[in-house]
Amino acid sequence: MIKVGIVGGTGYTGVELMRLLARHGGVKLQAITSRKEAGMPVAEMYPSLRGHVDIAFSTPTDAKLDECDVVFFATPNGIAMQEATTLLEAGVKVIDLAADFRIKDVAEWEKWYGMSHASPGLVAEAVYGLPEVNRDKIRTARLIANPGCYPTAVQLGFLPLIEAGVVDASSLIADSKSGVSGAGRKAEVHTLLCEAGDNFKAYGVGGHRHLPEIKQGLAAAAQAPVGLTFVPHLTPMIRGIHATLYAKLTKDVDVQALFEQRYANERFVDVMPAGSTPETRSVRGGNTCRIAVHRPQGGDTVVVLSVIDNLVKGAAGQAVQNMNLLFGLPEGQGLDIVPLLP
Ligand SMILES: NC(=O)C1=CN([C@@H]2O[C@H](COP(=O)(O)OP(=O)(O)OC[C@H]3O[C@@H](n4cnc5c(N)ncnc54)[C@H](OP(=O)(O)O)[C@@H]3O)[C@@H](O)[C@H]2O)C=CC1
Ligand SMILES: CC(=O)N[C@@H](CCC(=O)OP(=O)(O)O)C(=O)O
Repeated sequence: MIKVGIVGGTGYTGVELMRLLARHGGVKLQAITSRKEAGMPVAEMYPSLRGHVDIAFSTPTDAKLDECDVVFFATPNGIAMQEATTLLEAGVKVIDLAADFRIKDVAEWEKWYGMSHASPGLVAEAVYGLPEVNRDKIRTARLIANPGCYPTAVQLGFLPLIEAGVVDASSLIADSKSGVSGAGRKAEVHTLLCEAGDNFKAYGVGGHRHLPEIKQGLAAAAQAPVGLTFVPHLTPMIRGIHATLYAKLTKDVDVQALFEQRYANERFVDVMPAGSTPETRSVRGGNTCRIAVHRPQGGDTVVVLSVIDNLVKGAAGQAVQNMNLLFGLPEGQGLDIVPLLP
C-alpha cells in the first residue's frame, strides 16, 4: 500500500482527493492536514466520507508527512515550494496541485504570482503533470507540478492542431468558462450565491496567471513561441470547465481524424463524433476530458470544444493519474468513474 499524505485536506481539491483515494485500492491515507480543523475527524466535517475515511485532520507539523511515500499539496500557491525540499530529501514524492512548479521561467512565475520563489532550484527538476504529453517523464519523477484546470482543458484541446503544425499558432483564442468551485472553498464575496448565481462574467481579460502556463505548454508542442488570447469566465455552476478554442487552419486537413489519431490511446481523452457538442455535465465527477472538433461551414477556422471537471481532470483526478504513473500502478486505477447525470 502506498502511504499518502494530503496537505490542505479541508479544501475542495483536498476532499476530492479523499473521495478518489478512498476507492483506489492501492493506497493508505496516512495523514490529512488542516490548520483550522486539526483534531476533527475527516468524516465529521465531510459526512460523504463516513465509512471511507476514518482518520482526523492533523496540523501540518503533527502530520509526520516524511513517513509517507507521496504527499499531495492541495494548498494555495506558495506553500509547496516551502516544504518540498525537506520531503524530497526524506525520499517522499511530491505532487503539487498549486502552481509553484509549473512555470519553468522563475522570473516569469514571480511576476504572475506576485511572490518570490522559495525553491527556484527545484523548478527545473519538476515534471509538468500532463500525462498525455509527459507520461514517460512523470514515471521517473520525484516532483510533479500538477497542471491548472483551465490549462488542462485548453492544452488538450489545442495540442493535436499545434503538434501537427496545421494552424497559425500566433493567433490562438481560448474562450473558457469555469464553475465556481474553481475558486476554492475559502470565503470570498465574488463566489457568494447572490454574486455568482444567475450571473455570467468574464474576468482576467487583461491577463490571467494561467496564460503563461498554457503558452509554455503549447510553445513546447509548437517548438516556437505561440500567441494566445485567453479569456476566463465565471459561470453559475458548481463544477466544470468549458473551453471554446479557435484557430486558423494553415493546411486543409481532416481535423476529426487528426484528433481521433492523437488521442486513440488516451483513456482520459474522449474525442466525440463529428458534429457533437460536449456538455460539462457529461464529465462531472469523472476524469475525462471530452472534446469535439468543428470546421463551421467548412471554412478555415477550426473550433474545438473541450470540457473537464475542474476538480477531477483539472486537479485531483489528474493528480491521482500522476501518482499512479509515479508508482508504476495502472494509470487509471481509482479513476474508473462514470460521471454523475443529471
Ligand atoms: N479548485 C479547483 O478547481 C482547482 C484548484 N487548483 C489549485 O489547488 C490548490 C487547492 O485548491 P482548492 O482545494 O480549491 O483550495 P481551497 O481554498 O478550497 O483549500 C485550500 C486548503 O489549503 C489549506 N491551507 C491554506 N493555507 C495553508 C497553509 N499556509 N499551510 C497549509 N495548508 C494551508 C486549507 O486548510 P486550512 O486553512 O484548514 O489549513 C485548505 O484545506 C490551489 O493552489 C488551487 O489553485 C488547481 C486546479 C483546480
Ligand atoms: C473560477 C476560478 O476562480 N478559477 C480560478 C482558477 C482555478 C485554480 O485553481 O487555479 P490554479 O489551477 O492555478 O491552481 C481562477 O481563475 O483563479
